[in-house]
Amino acid sequence: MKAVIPYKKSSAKSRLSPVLTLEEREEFVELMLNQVINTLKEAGVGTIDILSPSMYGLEDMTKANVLLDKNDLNEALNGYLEQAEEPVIIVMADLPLLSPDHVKGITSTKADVCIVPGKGGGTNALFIKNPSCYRVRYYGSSFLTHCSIAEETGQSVEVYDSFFAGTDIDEPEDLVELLIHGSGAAKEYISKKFRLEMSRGRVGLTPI
Ligand SMILES: Nc1nc2c(ncn2[C@@H]2O[C@H](COP(=O)(O)OP(=O)(O)OP(=O)(O)O)[C@@H](O)[C@H]2O)c(=O)[nH]1
Ligand SMILES: C[C@H](OP(=O)(O)O)C(=O)O
Repeated sequence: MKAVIPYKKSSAKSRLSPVLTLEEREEFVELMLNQVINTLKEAGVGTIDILSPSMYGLEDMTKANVLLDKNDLNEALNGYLEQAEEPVIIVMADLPLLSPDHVKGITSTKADVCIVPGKGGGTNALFIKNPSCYRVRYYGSSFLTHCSIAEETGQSVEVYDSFFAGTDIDEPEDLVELLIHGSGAAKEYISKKFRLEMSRGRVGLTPI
């Protein structure tokens, strides 16, 4: 089994632009990427590939292999799956609440495919036992699409139900979950810029 993390640092996390500058967003995604790599390593994943359109931010990467592919996210991942000869877990780089136990749980599925839904219809992690028989289609309601692709190709599916693994950091409100539940460098970075605002019905963020 091996893991692949699609990653693009350049202009990353545009949906966080209301609260973080371009430079801050690029620093932040790098911290999240490193946490995801550490999580996969702690879970015992031997091969970790980062699939990126450029070397930007990955020049000094020693903890994982860097594979360059300038194609868009779906094309790059489908090219990777086509050539894979062992089960693959695709893990997004924006999952700082993902734990080694989650990774072990996802990859010990009895199904052919195990999908971790993200908020708003996305796909946070996707474990595929027969990668040459599966194709991804991220964006839009990719969780539903990925379930359909498995069903259409006769592959059984498990949905991995987890609040933490399901929390990808896309929107400013997701930073609240990181401050409440997170640990490590990504949480520290955000906690130097924002504190939790307790006065509303739902906890929010206030710049420091
Ligand atoms: N290889 C590759 N990875 C990508 C590309 N675009 C995004 N990613 C990665 O795919 C994952 C999901 O991306 P998004 O959650 O949409 O992140 P984003 O594109 O930085 O954020 P937004 O600009 O807010 O959409 C993250 O791990 C990104 O680093 C791309 O063009 N190529
Ligand atoms: C890539 C995309 O990420 P989201 O925009 O949902 O975070 C998806 O999961 O399909």
